[in-house]
Amino acid sequence: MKIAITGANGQLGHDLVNLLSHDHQVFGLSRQVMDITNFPQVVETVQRIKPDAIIHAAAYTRVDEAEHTQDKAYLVNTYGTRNVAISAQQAGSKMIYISTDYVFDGQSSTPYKEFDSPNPLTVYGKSKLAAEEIVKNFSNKYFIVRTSWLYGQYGQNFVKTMLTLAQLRKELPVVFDQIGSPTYTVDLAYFLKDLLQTELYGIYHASNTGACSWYEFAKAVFEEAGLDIKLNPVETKDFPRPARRPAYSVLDHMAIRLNGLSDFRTWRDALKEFVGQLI
Ligand SMILES: NC(=O)C1=CN([C@@H]2O[C@H](COP(=O)(O)OP(=O)(O)OC[C@H]3O[C@@H](n4cnc5c(N)ncnc54)[C@H](O)[C@@H]3O)[C@@H](O)[C@H]2O)C=CC1
Repeated sequence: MKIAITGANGQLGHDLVNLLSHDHQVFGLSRQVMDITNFPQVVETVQRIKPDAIIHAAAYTRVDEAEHTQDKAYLVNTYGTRNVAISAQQAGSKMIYISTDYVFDGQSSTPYKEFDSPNPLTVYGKSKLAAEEIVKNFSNKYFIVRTSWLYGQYGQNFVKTMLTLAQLRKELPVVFDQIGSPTYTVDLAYFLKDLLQTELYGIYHASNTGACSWYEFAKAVFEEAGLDIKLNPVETKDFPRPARRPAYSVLDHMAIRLNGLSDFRTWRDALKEFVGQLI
């Protein structure tokens, strides 16, 4: 297959390019090659490649900054996605749009199903949800894949931040009242690779299985790394940030189950592998 990947220099994009290049003709599109906010450039690039599928992983992911730069968030996440969706449709390509658990408000106490009503709390979440609607309207061969708490080898993420902080301090405060599912970008890339081969279009929730708080996640990182760091559980209210995070954003994998696709391994198993490779 010919596969184009936006956000090719990002955490997920990088792993997607690496994985899919083994079996497919891959076009990794960084911002330098194709700025998704530039409509003529997106149309021209996609027409030239004529990919069988586009995985759209590019986004404005600075969740806190987005609260103050709304136009920028909507320009990249919403209108950028429109540009990709229209181009994908013109070229007859399948489209996978990567979305987020932050489309939910976190008031639930049970895992969110694909058809539960979104209610994003942040500009970032709203701009990503608006993009989901656009994808549904402009593409007739779409997968919307919501994931959560990504980490991997490339770029900055929670796991790397914890390991860096551990070199500077022996004691760290970490939030214990936000629950979600950490997801390894390599595992998500494998899932997307399988999904691409199908025509089982629609919305998917895709994360490593199981759930934890950021506090438990940090504890697991240090256990896997064999580091003795004292963690102090703190409440979200003691750690004010511009963007309000959902208190609970665990994703139920109903679409994976009902479509007979392979589910993810646990977040702890994935973390073990990642930290093992990192250190
Ligand atoms: N990082 C996380 O914890 C989560 C991320 N997601 C979603 O997963 C996807 C991948 O996330 P990450 O790899 O972590 O993001 P990232 O921030 O590492 O990568 C995003 C990439 O998009 C590119 N980009 C930004 N503006 C662009 C533009 N105008 N034109 C072209 N490229 C542009 C950036 O250069 C960057 O390489 C995104 O859609 C994000 O919204 C969903 C849930 C959680």
